[in-house]
Amino acid sequence: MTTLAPTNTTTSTATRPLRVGVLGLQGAYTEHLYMLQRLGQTMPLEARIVKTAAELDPAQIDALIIPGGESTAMALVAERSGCLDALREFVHKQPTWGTCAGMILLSTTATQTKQGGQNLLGALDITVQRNAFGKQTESFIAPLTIDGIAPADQPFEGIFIRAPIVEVAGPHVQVIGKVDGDHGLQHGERIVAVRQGHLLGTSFHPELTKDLRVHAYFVQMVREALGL
Ligand SMILES: NC(=O)CC[C@H](N)C(=O)O
Repeated sequence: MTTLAPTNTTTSTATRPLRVGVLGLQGAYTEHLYMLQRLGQTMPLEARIVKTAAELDPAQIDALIIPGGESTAMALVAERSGCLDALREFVHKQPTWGTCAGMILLSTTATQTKQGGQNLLGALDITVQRNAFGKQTESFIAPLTIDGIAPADQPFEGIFIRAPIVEVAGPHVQVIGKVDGDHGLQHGERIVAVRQGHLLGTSFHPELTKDLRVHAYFVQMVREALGL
């Protein structure tokens, strides 16, 4: 009797789990890890914290989440630990989601920066205004409708903490979510969720809710980017 060799090896993308990294230099990274681990209970998905240039390698991880925190501090730690270039290279090619400070880092232009500016990764073609709603005390929660994620009758609980807004979205950027109403310094509709091909940006913090919908959407983006 002839035994046929399996056509799939354990290293092929068809059989191995998706590997999503969470940038663990500063900010709310463990919360993202827990969300991905919860998703991993229902699908082949492996989540890990990444901190070094060597770990920011498409041979190690398929995609990356850059968490919220403080974008100036995060960029500084990235620079000092020698992973800023690897980070820049990674996000230009591989699926990446930035939440709050992470979205600022992904952007091409930021306003209300410290004197002398701050390091940005320049991948997501948006102009963000940092701390647009005001101080920490202006933090708020608002229901959001997000295209492809949260319909109007099942809104997403948007948690905004010293959050940025997207002032200008480039021609290839899809605006997928806006917040409306009076919140701190802002009145009316403001852009708070965007997608540009392999990149996703949100001003708010889905990792601080129990709702896995944005994480599931991102994982689906990764699957599509890998052709799975
Ligand atoms: N919650 C957050 O990530 C806040 C972002 C922070 N205000 C910044 O400018 O980087």
